[in-house]
Amino acid sequence: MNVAVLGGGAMGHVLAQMIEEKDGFALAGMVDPLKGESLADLDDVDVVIDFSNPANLPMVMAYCEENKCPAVIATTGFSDEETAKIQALGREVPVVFSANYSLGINVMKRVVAEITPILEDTFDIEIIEKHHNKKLDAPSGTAKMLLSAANPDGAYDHVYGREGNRKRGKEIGIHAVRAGSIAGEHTVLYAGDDELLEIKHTAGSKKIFAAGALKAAAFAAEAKSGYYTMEDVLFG
Ligand SMILES: NC(=O)C1=CN([C@@H]2O[C@H](COP(=O)(O)OP(=O)(O)OC[C@H]3O[C@@H](n4cnc5c(N)ncnc54)[C@H](OP(=O)(O)O)[C@@H]3O)[C@@H](O)[C@H]2O)C=CC1
Ligand SMILES: O=C(O)C1=N[C@H](C(=O)O)C[C@H](O)C1
Repeated sequence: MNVAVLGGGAMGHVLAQMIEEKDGFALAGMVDPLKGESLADLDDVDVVIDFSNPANLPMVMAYCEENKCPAVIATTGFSDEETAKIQALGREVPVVFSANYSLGINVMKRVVAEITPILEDTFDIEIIEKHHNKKLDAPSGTAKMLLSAANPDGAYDHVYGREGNRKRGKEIGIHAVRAGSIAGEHTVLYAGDDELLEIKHTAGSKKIFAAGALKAAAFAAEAKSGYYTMEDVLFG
């Protein structure tokens, strides 16, 4: 399968190397738009994987629509309007979109969705994410995804960082740390009176995201047009 990698940054390089080493995959090209490169320069692409920046969404949409090419979108930091455009692209081609392509985080989402209703009346809930000091967006896409898992019906207010004390009622705080070379750490903390439960995922390296994106690419290449998440890829 010929894969075009959009993004010439840290993830683009890890993914490109993994593609070169993995049986059944070939690198159609790595595209860095800030260097004036474009997906349109590439021929014979079976799937586009985007680890870049929301500014490149118009390029992904145009290329995938015109060439009927499946897309795996891993970039984070999209606005609600841009997210709606990604979902709409699924009407034209297969699209997988996730803020986190690791197996562990997708299992953690399920755990959080299951235990939050049990604890929410008596425990305070906070989400803490930690990433390397080069990350552009905060809070992380994964932290927002975990918030949605804990709060599927939007019953909670959420607070980014915190000034002053906790409000009464339903509120989830989200805290972002940027330091060193942390590949990604996400904790959902449930704090009751005299007891603390933490559900935590730690990425040991960026390779877990690249490996997950390749699983999603294999899925997208065989799928019908539609909008899919990594949960569809992993759990059907
Ligand atoms: N879904 C997932 O599992 C994961 C998602 N990510 C997400 O993937 C994305 C890339 O991560 P990472 O590789 O670490 O980031 P980097 O900053 O290392 O790379 C980002 C890439 O996007 C390009 N870029 C940056 N700003 C712009 C802009 N304004 N317009 C066009 N291109 C731009 C950069 O160009 P240049 O090199 O020229 O600066 C670079 O090629 C991020 O959104 C990150 O959150 C990361 C890991 C896992
Ligand atoms: O920028 C990163 O590095 C990561 N970004 C994703 C996010 O914003 O959640 C996923 C992962 O945590 C690494």
